[in-house]
Amino acid sequence: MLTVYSEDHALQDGKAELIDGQLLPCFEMPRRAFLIRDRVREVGLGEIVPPEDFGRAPIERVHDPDFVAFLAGAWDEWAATGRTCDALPWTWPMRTLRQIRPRRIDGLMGYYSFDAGTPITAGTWRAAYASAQTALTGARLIATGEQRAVFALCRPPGHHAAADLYGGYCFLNNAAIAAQFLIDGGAERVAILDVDYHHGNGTQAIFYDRPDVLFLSLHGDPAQEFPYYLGWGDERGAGAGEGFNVNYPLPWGTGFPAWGEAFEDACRKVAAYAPDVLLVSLGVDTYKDDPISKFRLESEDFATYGARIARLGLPTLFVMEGGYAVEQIGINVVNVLTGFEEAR
Ligand SMILES: NCCCNCCCCCC(O)(O)C(F)(F)F
Ligand SMILES: [Zn+2]
Repeated sequence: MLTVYSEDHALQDGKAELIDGQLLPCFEMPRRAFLIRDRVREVGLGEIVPPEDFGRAPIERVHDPDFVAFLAGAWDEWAATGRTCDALPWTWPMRTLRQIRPRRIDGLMGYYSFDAGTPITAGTWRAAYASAQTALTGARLIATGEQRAVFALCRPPGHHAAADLYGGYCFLNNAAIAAQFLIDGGAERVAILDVDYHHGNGTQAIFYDRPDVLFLSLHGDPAQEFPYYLGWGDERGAGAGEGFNVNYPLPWGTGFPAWGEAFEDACRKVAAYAPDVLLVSLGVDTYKDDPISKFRLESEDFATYGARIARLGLPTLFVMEGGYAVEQIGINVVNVLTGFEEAR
């Protein structure tokens, strides 16, 4: 399996995120992608290629141009105020407040974000842009038929980012951008299967009223888990998209037996939908030793579900999302991919 990977991911290297009332080192760190890349090499998964550059147009097919312009210029605006620390939002337009875009960078950050754990730094835009190009390159290789399965080693991740919203360590929704690129290239139906521990609220929101993209997500129950405010089981899509959004909220402590049952149901729904392409938002924070997550998958379970994905027999693009047990992340991610390859 071919891997698409950009070294530019390392330009996203936040100093701190707000955890339990303190500013602590970011869980979403460059070492995550380095260790995945090293494991891809170690097992000989396949060639590793840099992304092509598709420009901003495919990004703006998903994200509002004003949001993209904000992300591209946010660090400069922040630095122009004389501050050198990471740019973190600290106030948001919640209930009773108006959604009018302010001018001050601090207000703009709150306008365009939903959490205080996603630092904008000098290199954030370039890293996020390269991450989107990484997913787009994978999508193109699938669309042209050059590859049947590709691993887009994206960092920063993307599934929490919505049309004009960043958060949850995400700025541009790599999987959504790739899905839209495939639709624009002639695909009639694309399925996105999100196996990250956290609900892909951004991906859901982007395609919620559309039948041409089926979104399915297994995740920590929003009653007890980030992102809290989306991902409930009754969210089934809206309008023409009714029935094309499937959430599987699962409780803390969920292990592979229960997780696998939900996963099998999701796989059957993907098969019934018969998409032209399957995208997998691959987060491995479902692992039992993940420091911020509460499921209990073992490393071998990742190979098991990778094989099940292969048995769907679909052109498949794996898009890297989360996973914070860093010393084990390479093994868990590549287990999915080798499990897939061996069952193809
Ligand atoms: N006390 C821990 C607070 C953690 N709060 C933020 C969690 C973000 C999860 C990001 C992710 O893993 O879903 C992604 F795939 F996007 F990277
Ligand atoms: Zn996650």
